[in-house]
Amino acid sequence: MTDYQDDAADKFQEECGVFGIHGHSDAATIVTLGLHALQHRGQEAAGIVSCDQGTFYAERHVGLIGDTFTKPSVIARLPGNSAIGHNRYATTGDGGMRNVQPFFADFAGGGFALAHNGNLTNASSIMRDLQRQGSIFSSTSDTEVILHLIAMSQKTSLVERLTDAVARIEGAFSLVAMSQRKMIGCRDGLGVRPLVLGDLDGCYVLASETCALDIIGARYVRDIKPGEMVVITDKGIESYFPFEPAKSRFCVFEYVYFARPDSSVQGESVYSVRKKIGEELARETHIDADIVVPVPDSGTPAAIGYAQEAGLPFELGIIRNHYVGRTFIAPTDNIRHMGVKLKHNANRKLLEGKRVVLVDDSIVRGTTSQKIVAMVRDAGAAEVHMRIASPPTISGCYYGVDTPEKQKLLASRMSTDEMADFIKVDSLGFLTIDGLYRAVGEAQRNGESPQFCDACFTGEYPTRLVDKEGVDADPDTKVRPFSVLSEAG
Ligand SMILES: O=P(O)(O)OC[C@H]1O[C@H](OP(=O)(O)OP(=O)(O)O)[C@H](O)[C@@H]1O
Ligand SMILES: NC(=O)CC[C@H](N)C(=O)O
Ligand code: SF4
Ligand SMILES: [Mg+2]
Repeated sequence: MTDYQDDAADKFQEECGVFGIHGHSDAATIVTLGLHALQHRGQEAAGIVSCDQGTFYAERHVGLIGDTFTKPSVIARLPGNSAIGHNRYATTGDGGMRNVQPFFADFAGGGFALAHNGNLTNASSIMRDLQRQGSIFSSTSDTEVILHLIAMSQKTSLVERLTDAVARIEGAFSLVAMSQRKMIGCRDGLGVRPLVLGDLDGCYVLASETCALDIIGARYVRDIKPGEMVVITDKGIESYFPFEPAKSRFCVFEYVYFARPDSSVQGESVYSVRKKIGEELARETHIDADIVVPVPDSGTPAAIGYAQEAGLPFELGIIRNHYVGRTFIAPTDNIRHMGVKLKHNANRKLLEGKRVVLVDDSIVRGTTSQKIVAMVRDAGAAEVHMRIASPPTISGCYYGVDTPEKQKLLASRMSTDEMADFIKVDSLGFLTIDGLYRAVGEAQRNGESPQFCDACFTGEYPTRLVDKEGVDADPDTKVRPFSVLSEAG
C-alpha cells in the first residue's frame, strides 16, 4: 500500500461495480465501456470474462479499467457474444491478484463466471466449515464461497444450484454471473446494493448503475428487485424469487455518496435526491452567511440544494485537481503531509472576507474537513460554517463499503461541539436521520421497520453479523478470511 493510499484507507471507500451483456457481437468492448462508467465504484482491480461457443476467456488486472482493457490486444483475447465484468474495491480479502473478479469455476455441468458487489457477513464461517469438509480455497475473498456452495449443491440445474448457494449466504450481494448459455443477475433479499436491467439493440444488460447503461446508449428497463434472480438466455428473460419475502433495505449511502449523480436508483435521480438533501440541510441548520461552497466533487449537488433553499450564492471556493488519483504516490514525507492540498485548493480571491458555508457529504475521520477548513481560513474567509449532508457516521459497514474501524470514526467518539472544535469551524451542522429520509421521499424514518439500510448512521444492522460476532460459529471465524500466503497487490 502506498503512503497516499494509506491516508485514503481511513475513509469510506467505494465498493464494487458489476456489469454484463448477453448476445452482443462486441460483448467485451461493451463491458469495458460499462466498467469505465462504473469506475467510481472500485479502482483497485478490474476483470472481464467472456464466453465464446462454450469456451470461457478471462482477463483480470490490478488497476483501472483504462489501464488495460482499452488495448485492442486485450479485447481480442476476450471473444464471444456474452461477457461479464467487475471493478473491485476489496472489502474481504487482500488486494492481490487471486481476489480479482470475476471468479471462474469449472463445474461438472460446465464453466461459470461470477462478479459480486457487496459483502457477505457469514463468509468466514461458511469458508471454515467447507475447509473442514475438504474444500480448498484459492482466494481469501468472500465471493469464492458462493462457487463452493454451487459445486456442493445436490440439485441438477444451475439455477437450482445457485439458488441453494444464495440461500446459505447472508449480507449484501448484487451478483452478475454467466454460464455457457445463461447470464444471471441476483440481488440479496434486502436489496442492499443496486442492480439494474437494460436493453441494447435487443440484448439484455445488467449493471450496478444506470450511468453504465447511458454510456453505451442502452435503454433502462427496470431495477432487479430485492431478492430477485433473473436468468437471461437467447430465448429471453425469466424471473425467480428464491428468498423468503423481506422488506427492501437499500443502502441509503448510495444516495448520499456512492452512486454517480447521473444515475437513477429505484427510479429516483441520485442528483435530485442529493439536491433535496441540501435543501433539508439548509432548513435544519440555517446560518447567516455570504456564500455556499461545496467540497468537490462529492459535496456539490447538496451544496447547490443548500444554496437554492437558503437563497445564498453558490460559489466554487475550492477547486479540485482531477488528476490526483487514489494511486498517487507522494515522493517524500513532506509532500505527503500536504495531504489534501494535492487534490483541493482554495479559490483565494473569492473567499477573502466572506462568511462561508462549506458543504460536504460526510465526515469520516475528519481529516478532509480539517485540511479544507484550514485552507479556507488561510485564504482569508471571515467565518467558516461546515454543513454535512448526512447524519454523523458512527458505525462501520459490513455490506461492501470499506470503512475505518469504529474508533476512527470521528462521530463515534466526539459530540458535534467537540467535532466542531476538532475541525476548527465556527459552527458545524449535520443532517438529521429524518431529514435524510425526507430527502429520499419518506415522511420520516420508520423506527420499527426502517425503509433503508442506515446502519452507519444508526448502528442498526439489517442482518446478523455472523463473522463479526461469531454467532453460532467458533472463535476462529470472528476474523476476516486470512491466508498464510502473503501476496503482493
Ligand atoms: O472525514 P474524512 O476521513 O476526511 O473523509 C470524508 C471525506 O471523504 C470523502 O471524500 P474523498 O476525498 O474520499 O473522495 P471524493 O472525491 O469522492 O469526495 C467524503 O466525500 C468526504 O469528503
Ligand atoms: N466492495 C465490494 O463490493 C467487494 C466485493 C467482494 N466482497 C470483495 O471483497 O471483493
Ligand atoms: S452500513 Fe451504511 S454504507 Fe453500509 S450498506 Fe448500510 S447504509 Fe450503506
Ligand atoms: Mg469528498
